[in-house]
Amino acid sequence: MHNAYFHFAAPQNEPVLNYAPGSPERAALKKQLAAFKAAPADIPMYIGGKEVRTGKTVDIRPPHEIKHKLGHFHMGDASHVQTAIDAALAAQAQWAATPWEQRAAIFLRAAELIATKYRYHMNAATMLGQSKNAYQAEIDSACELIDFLRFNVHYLGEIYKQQPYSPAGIHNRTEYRPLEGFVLAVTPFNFTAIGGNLPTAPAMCGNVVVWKPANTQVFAASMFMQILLEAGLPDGVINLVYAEGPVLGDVCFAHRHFAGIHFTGSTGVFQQMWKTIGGNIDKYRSYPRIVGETGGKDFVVAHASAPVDVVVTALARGAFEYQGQKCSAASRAYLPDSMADEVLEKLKATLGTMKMGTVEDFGNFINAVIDERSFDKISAYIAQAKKDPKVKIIAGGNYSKTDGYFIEPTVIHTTDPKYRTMCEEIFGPVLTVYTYKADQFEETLQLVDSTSDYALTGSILATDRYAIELATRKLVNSAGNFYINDKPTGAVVGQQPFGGARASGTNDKAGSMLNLYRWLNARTIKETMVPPVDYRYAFLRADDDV
Ligand SMILES: NC(=O)c1ccc[n+]([C@@H]2O[C@H](COP(=O)([O-])OP(=O)(O)OC[C@H]3O[C@@H](n4cnc5c(N)ncnc54)[C@H](O)[C@@H]3O)[C@@H](O)[C@H]2O)c1
Ligand SMILES: N[C@@H](CCC=O)C(=O)O
Repeated sequence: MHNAYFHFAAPQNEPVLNYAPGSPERAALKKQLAAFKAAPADIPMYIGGKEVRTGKTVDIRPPHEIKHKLGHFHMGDASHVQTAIDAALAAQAQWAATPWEQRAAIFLRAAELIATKYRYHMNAATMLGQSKNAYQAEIDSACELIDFLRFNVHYLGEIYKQQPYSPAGIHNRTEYRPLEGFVLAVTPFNFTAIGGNLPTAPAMCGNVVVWKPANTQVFAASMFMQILLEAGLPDGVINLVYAEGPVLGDVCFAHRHFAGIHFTGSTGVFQQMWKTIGGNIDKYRSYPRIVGETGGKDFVVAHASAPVDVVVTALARGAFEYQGQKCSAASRAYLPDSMADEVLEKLKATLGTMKMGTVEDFGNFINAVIDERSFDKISAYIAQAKKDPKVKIIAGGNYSKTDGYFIEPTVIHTTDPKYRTMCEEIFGPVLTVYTYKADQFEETLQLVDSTSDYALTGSILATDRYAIELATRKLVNSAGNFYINDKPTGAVVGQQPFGGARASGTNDKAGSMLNLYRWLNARTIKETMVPPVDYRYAFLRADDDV
């Protein structure tokens, strides 16, 4: 029963706690880290609201301390994916019919639970499972996830309010239905907040969801699933399964009721999914919505007018926070010859102060990369660079996987602007720098635009307003998130809607109205108050009819 219009006011961003020495949040987080390490977790799938254990377990180990076992999760197979789809479809009608304000309350309650009761659980799980330091976990698994939930509730309310014009005698209205079928959410390892947003954004819109996180993010993902259930999410609305990607794809993409994919991950995986969906197009009841945010090769262009310390800091933070494992991370930089030597010298000195190690030692800025596969891939780029005459490693370059997957923040200098580490996504702590002639700024912008297939994020650092204007114009299609005098990372929900174009994705801007529209299927309703009773137009009528 709806006897009122319900309004969800625009929220404020969740304040970021700083975990300074002596702060209560630091003590609480350390306590939670110790608790997780002391009690290995047995993590089930959640299908139709039930915990499902298969006995086929996969160990979870902190990437920075691989000898320690945090617990294990139960791996599923094709039958569990099928059961998850069945559970979702069984929940569909009742969930779609649930009044919006009742659905919204569940997600607002989940946000509140994370902000209060479970903040340190979420952060500690992310720190240990994904090797993030306390600050990087706080901005991800607490603040960004809370913001996604609260802002999406507000945005969806704003969408529902949008109604067409009705002239006299007619009432026009638009109803924002969920999609017919289930939505598949496939999420990456690097952001707990993305893991949470991808299933909840469609679910909030009244859709039912099958959610598969990356194996290396299951520890925090399962914690969020428990919070959703505690917040009152009905059984079957979101079903959390762990399965090999191709197994998942085989079942979901061949299903008649597959209604859409909400994906974040690498470009290659997304393109393969799109091809499979295209090949199966005649199987589906409706055209599936395909939303994917993927890889990046994000740039920083410094103009000769930029202050050196601004450039050094933007590169140090932009390239190396969370070991460069952000799709937005600065991974290619263009420095004018007027300042390149000074910037590189100061950058090397800055990186020398960054301590690397476990997440429990809060003095460490750098932790480990996510897993052995990633370690091997990143270190192979560095090993190759050491041999290549076109490039020189000017900082870092060492790595070890004895205790954890540690790679030093590494800076490569190249004389070839199309060297492979200027073009390919490495997804690790590796920055490649090219020096350009300061009087060739405009030509360099052309180079930036044409060097990589990606177009996710990028920065221009300058004080000269003409340079800023030129870069903004010339790089109009080079990045979906463009930063002036800032690093290219750290988008905040509600402030900088996030996503890129070209090979970087469909640019549906997570955490914004643009994204929510993709999970809605509008129905237009026209109601005529006094219907006509004669088919003839006035000019067809005989004079004696008038
Ligand atoms: N643009 C963005 O907003 C954004 C944000 C975060 C990460 N990323 C990108 O994500 C990548 C890093 O994350 P990752 O290593 O977890 O990515 P990934 O592509 O390896 O995995 C992403 C998800 O896809 C699943 N998957 C892998 N192969 C599959 C298959 N064949 N079928 C179905 N599912 C499959 C994985 O298990 C995981 O859940 C980087 O390329 C990064 O740029 C992009
Ligand atoms: N939204 C995050 C990046 C997400 C990708 O990994 C940022 O803006 O840094």
